Amino acid sequence: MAEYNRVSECVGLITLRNPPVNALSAAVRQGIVDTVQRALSDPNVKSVVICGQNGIFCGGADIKEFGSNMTGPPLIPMIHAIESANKPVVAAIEGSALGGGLELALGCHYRIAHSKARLGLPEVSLGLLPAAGGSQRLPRLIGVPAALNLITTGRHVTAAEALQLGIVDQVTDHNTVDAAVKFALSVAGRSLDPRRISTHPCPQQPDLDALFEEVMQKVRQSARGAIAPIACVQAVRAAATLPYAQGMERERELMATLFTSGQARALQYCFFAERAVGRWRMPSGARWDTSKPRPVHKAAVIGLGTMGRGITVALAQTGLSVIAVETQEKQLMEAKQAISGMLERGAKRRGVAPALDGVIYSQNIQAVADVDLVIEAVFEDIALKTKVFQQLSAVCKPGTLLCTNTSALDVDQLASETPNPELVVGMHFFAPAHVMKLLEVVYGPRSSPQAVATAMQLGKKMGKASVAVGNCRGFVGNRMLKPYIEEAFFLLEEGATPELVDQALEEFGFPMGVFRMSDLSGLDVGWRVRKGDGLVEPGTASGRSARIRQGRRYSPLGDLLCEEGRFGQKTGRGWYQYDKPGSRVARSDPWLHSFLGAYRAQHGLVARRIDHQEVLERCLYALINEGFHILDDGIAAGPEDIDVIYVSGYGWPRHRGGPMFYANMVGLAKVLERLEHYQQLHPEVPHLQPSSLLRRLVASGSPPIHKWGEAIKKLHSQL
Ligand SMILES: CCCCCCC[C@H](O)CC(=O)SCCNC(=O)CCNC(=O)[C@H](O)C(C)(C)COP(=O)([O-])OP(=O)([O-])OC[C@H]1O[C@@H](n2cnc3c(N)ncnc32)[C@H](O)[C@@H]1OP(=O)([O-])[O-]
Repeated sequence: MAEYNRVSECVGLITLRNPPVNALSAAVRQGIVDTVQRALSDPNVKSVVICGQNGIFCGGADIKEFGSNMTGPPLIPMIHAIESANKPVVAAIEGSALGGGLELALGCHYRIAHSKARLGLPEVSLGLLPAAGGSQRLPRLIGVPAALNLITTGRHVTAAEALQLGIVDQVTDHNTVDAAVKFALSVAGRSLDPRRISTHPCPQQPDLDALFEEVMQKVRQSARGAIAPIACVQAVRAAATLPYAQGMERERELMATLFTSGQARALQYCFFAERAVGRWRMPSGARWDTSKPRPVHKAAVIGLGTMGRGITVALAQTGLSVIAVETQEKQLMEAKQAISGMLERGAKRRGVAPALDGVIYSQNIQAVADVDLVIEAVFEDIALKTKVFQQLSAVCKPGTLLCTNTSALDVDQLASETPNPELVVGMHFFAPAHVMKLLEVVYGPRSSPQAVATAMQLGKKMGKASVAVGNCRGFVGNRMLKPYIEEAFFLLEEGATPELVDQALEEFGFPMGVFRMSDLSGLDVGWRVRKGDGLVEPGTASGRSARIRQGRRYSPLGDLLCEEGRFGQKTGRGWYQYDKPGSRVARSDPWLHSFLGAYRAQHGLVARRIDHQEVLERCLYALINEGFHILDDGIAAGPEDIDVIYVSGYGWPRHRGGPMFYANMVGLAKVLERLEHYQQLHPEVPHLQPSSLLRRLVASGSPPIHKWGEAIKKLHSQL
C-alpha cells in the first residue's frame, strides 16, 4: 500500500509501504494510483514527493505475483499518469530503485538520490526486460549506449554514477525525503514539458546500425542461449528508432514472449532459490532461525597453496583479521607476494584501499592461538589433515571453529580425530576461492548447529552462495559430477568425440563442455582420485572385461591419456591440443582421434553415430539421477540447494534453473523413461538405474518442484 501525508503545507508525500523492499504489489500499485490522484486533486498541494519506507525506495515489480493471475492497476498507465501530472512529482530514492522501482522514478519529473542508493534495471537477470516503459525512457534520458549497457547487463549503479549518467538530478548525503521536499518546493509551478522523458527523442547517435550490430553480437556470445538479453537489445533499438508509442508496443510484445518463457520461470526460481538456501536446516532438526552464529573477528588459514591463498583473500576482503600460516619459508614468501597482488588488484577494481594490513603471515601454527575460526587448506591427504587438526585442537582457544576445505575427504573422520567434533565443519571453496561464488558448508552428524550457522554466516559475509550440505563422498557438487563425467567417457568409447560432446553441452549453455573443462582443471586430478580408489590398472588389457572394474563399467580413457603425460592445458595436450603448455585455446587433435580409433579396435568396440540429444540425455540425466539420490539420502535439504550449487559453482546455465529445476521442466516421467531406456542398453552402469525417489515422485503424479520436499518427507514416513 501507499501512505499519503501533506508536508511543508503544500507538498503531497506518498510513502510506499510493503516490507521488506516495497515491491510494487497490486496493493501498492492501487495505493499509488489513489494517493497520486488525491495529491493532484488537492488545490493546496503544489508538488508531490514519492518515497519508500524503511530506507528503501522500491525493489521493483513484485516477483511473487508473476506466477499468479495479476490483479490490481497495471504499472504502465500508473506511471503515465504520474508523468503527465500537472504538478511536479519528485522521486526520493534511498536504498534501492530497481526494475519497476526505477521505472516509477523515471516517470517522475525529478529524481533525488541518497549517496548510498543503488539504481538499476535488473529485469534481464529474471529473464525479462524493463517493460513498464524503462526500455523506452532510459535511452531517451541517458542515450542509447549507456542504456544498452545498463539494460542488457542489469548492473546496479551507485548514486554517483547515476548522477554522472543523468539518471538522477541531485545526490544528497542527508535526509533524502527532506531534500526531495525542499527540491519539490523549489520547482513548483515550473513548466513540466521538458521533464516528461517519454516526450523526448533519443539523443542522436552516429552509426546506430553498426552500434546495435556490435552489441547484439556481443550479447549473443555472452548470453549462451538466454533470450532476455537479446530482447533487451531489440527493445532499446525500438526506443532509438520508433516514436514512443510504437516503442512501447514493441516493449509489450517482447515482454509477452519473455514473460511466459521457461527461461523467465527458471531465472525467477533461481532468485528465490538463492535466498531460500540461507534458510538452511539439518536432518537433526537444527535450523537457521534457531541457531545463533558465533561472532568471527579473527580467522586463520592453514596452508597457502592455490586454495589457501584465495581463501585468505576472500576473508581479508570482508574486513576480518587473518593469520595466514605456511610452514615452509619459501612458500610463505611466495604466498605473501601472491596474496598481496590479489588484494591490490581486487581493491583497485572495487575502488577501495587494499586490506594488506589485515593479513599476518606466519610459519608457526602457534600464531593461530586466539582466532575464532580456522580454515585448513593443506594438501588433500587424510593423515596430514588429521595431524593439522590435532595440532589446532591443542593450540586454539576453547570454542574455536575448525573448518576443512577438503573437496574429497571425510569430514566426520577428521572431526572424530579432534576432542571437540561439534566444532568441525567443512567449508568447501571452489578455485579461485576469492572469485568463485559457491561455498558448500559440510556438516557431519556431530557438527553443532552453531558451527554450521557460523560458517554459513561467514560465507554470506564473503558474498558466497553458501549451501549447507551433509557429509558424503564428493558432497553434493562433485558427487553429481562423477556420473556426468563417466557418461562422457562412455560416449567416447561408443563413437563420440570430445568436440561433439563439448559442443552439445556448450549449446545447452555450459560455458565449457566436460572435456574442455577437464583440460582446464587438469586430467591428473581425477587420475589421482581413481588411483586412490584402486580403479587404475595398466592399460594393456583389452575387451569388455578390461572395462569392468569393481563390478561396474569403467572407462580407462582418462588414465591412458595421463599415462601419455597428457594432463590438459598445463602440458599443452589433453583431450585437445594447445599451442604451448598453459595456453587456453583448445584445438582439435588428430592424435586423439586416432588414439580413440585404436582404443575402440583394441576393445572390440564399433563406433556408432551419436547425436546431441543422446549426449545431453546421458550426461545430464545421469547427473540429475544422482541429485535425486542425494535428496533421498538427506544430503541436500531440497532441490533448490542442489540447483544453487550447480548454477553458482558448476556452470549450469542459470536460464535453465539448475539440474533439478530442469528435470521438473522436462517432466519427471520423461527423465525416468529415458533413464530406464539407457539402463536397459547399459545394465553394467549403476548410475543409470533410476533413483527410488524419482520413481516415487513419478508414481505420485510428478508434483511440482516446490512440493518435492513434502513428498520426500511424506514418502519417507510411509516407508
Ligand atoms: C506483463 C507484466 C508487466 C510487468 C511490468 C514489468 C515491470 C518491471 O520491469 C519488472 C520488474 O520490476 S522485475 C523486478 C526487478 N527487481 C529486481 O530484480 C530486484 C530484486 N531484488 C533485489 O535485488 C534485492 O532483493 C534488493 C537489492 C532489493 C534487496 O537486497 P537485500 O537487502 O539483500 O534483500 P534480499 O534478501 O535480496 O530480499 C529480501 C526479501 O525480499 C524479497 N524480494 C526482493 N525483491 C523482491 C521483489 N522485487 N519482489 C518480491 N520479493 C522481493 C526477497 O525474496 C526476500 O524475501 P525472503 O522471503 O526474505 O527471502
